[in-house]
Amino acid sequence: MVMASVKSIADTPNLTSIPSSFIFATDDDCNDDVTTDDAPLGSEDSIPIVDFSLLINGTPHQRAKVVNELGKACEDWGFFMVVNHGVGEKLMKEMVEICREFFDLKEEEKREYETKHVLDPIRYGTSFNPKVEKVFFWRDYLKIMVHPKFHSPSRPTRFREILEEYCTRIREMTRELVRGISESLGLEECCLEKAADLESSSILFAANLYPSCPQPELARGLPSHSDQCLLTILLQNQIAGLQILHHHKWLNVNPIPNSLLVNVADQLEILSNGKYKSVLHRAMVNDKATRISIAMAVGPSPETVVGPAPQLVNKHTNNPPLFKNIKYKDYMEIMQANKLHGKSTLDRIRLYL
Ligand SMILES: O=C(O)CCC(=O)C(=O)O
Ligand SMILES: [Fe+2]
Repeated sequence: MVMASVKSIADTPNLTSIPSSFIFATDDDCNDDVTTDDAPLGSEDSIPIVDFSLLINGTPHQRAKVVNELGKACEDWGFFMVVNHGVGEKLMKEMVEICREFFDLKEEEKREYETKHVLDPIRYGTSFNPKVEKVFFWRDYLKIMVHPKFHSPSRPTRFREILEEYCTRIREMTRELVRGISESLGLEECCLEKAADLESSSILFAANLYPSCPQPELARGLPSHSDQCLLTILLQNQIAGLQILHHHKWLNVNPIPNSLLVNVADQLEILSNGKYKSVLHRAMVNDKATRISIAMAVGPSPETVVGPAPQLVNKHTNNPPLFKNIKYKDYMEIMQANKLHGKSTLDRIRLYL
């Protein structure tokens, strides 16, 4: 039986309640050390802001300052907003709108890309992995492998062109951020990029559609999780919903218009040997408007075996490697084939629990 998309459910005339299969028990999301009080700290404006233009065009002094800020952001937050990033405003808007058009296609047209295998290059579906889930998430997705080999659905007609350009711009920006992050770890500028073989980087484009939900307090867009890749670059329409876990509290993230949100993901936690932690985040839903977010999961090349950077570990001192080595393709497969839950994939390769 084909699972109904969330969009088709949300489009039902006069819908006042959600199907019971979408009712999310808050416990499903609780990490032991999280404060249950969901009230935001009111400090979302202190989410670090990184001025990308100073990283690439600033004086050496300005660049050093941004590198230092990047390091602090990765260590204390695992999360930052990037401004002056060079990805055009128009392109960002077009990317969001063309995704909306994709989700507006007829169900039969979208079903052409229905998920069969988790490593298929183009996948359309609902929730995260309904095969293993008891409760579904209020979210439809379109996931596309866009690098090292580029893929695109053939409809809507302009999708390919916009995606290709968006992908190029995001790659350029991410490469520079990774250089800065490498320096912030006291490594050579190109060290992380070499270790991850970013030239053949695996980039997964994931568009998320969270239709408005008549009972938002009972449903979840995505549960608390960390991302599989090195860095995730997130773009969204102006509808709030993302929360990050910061100092044991869930914080609402309301991005500055036209900024891009970046978060540390699992491969960077591994490479930095735990210094930079992949941040837990989740997506809430609302009963007012459809939210769209687009995550670019920039990771190592699929064949790269990732482990803590040798320069950052020393077996004989108090700095032993904290993670086992694992090929990125295998990591992706474990992540996509299981439940999305906290840091469960990373926990599989931790050496000290
Ligand atoms: O919708 C969001 O803001 C978050 C999306 C996300 O976490 C993901 O796609 O991994
Ligand atoms: Fe995520």
